[in-house]
Amino acid sequence: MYTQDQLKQQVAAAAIDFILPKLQADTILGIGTGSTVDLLIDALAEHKDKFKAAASSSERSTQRLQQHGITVLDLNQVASMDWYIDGADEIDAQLNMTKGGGGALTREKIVASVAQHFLCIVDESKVVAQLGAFPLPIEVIPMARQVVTRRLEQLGGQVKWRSGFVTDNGNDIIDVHGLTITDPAQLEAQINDIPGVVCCGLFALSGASVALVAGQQGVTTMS
Ligand SMILES: O=C[C@H](O)[C@H](O)[C@H](O)COP(=O)(O)O
Repeated sequence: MYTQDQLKQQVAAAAIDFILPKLQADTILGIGTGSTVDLLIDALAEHKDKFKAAASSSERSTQRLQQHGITVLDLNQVASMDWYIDGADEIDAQLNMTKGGGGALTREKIVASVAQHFLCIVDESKVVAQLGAFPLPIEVIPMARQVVTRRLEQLGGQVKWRSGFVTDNGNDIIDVHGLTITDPAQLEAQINDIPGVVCCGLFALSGASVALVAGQQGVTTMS
């Protein structure tokens, strides 16, 4: 029986196998954030001579990439990328995701938007029939925290402020419990529309292109 950490290691290794044939000297890779991505970055370091640079979605990933000697470009220097690779907190069969457990959702969504394809890497505990068991993270402007909270309560959620946590952008995170997410793209658009919301942790309007899922029987692909 593999542990969750071993499964994360296996999916990080599978992501390397997936991406290696696609790397060229001028490739810029979009890199997400989290414990699974940390393992990906460590594995990627062995191949740093096979691509040009990374675009990073957090201070945490930037630091780790740079520690390995991988060049990190400011996103303003990047016009396009083929692949963005990141983990998720939940993913469904349509490759809609919930992200932001580590609070990096906004930069993740921005960097992912520059890439043609999103490769999601998860262990099997993240695969769900319907999103919503994992509390939905939302980045908010601090002075709007209460007004956004009231709007989300009207949608049926119970809202908890991630007190003491500040995002890389200087904002707050609220986690919304108990939402029934039958139409992730519609809910993402609805939450995006609330004044004070910086970013919603639903990645449904543009979800993953491919997911690698590590389970007890090996790594499988969802696309
Ligand atoms: O803000 C964090 C990100 O959205 C992560 O991709 C997500 O929380 C999954 O992280 P982990 O690989 O640590 O489970």
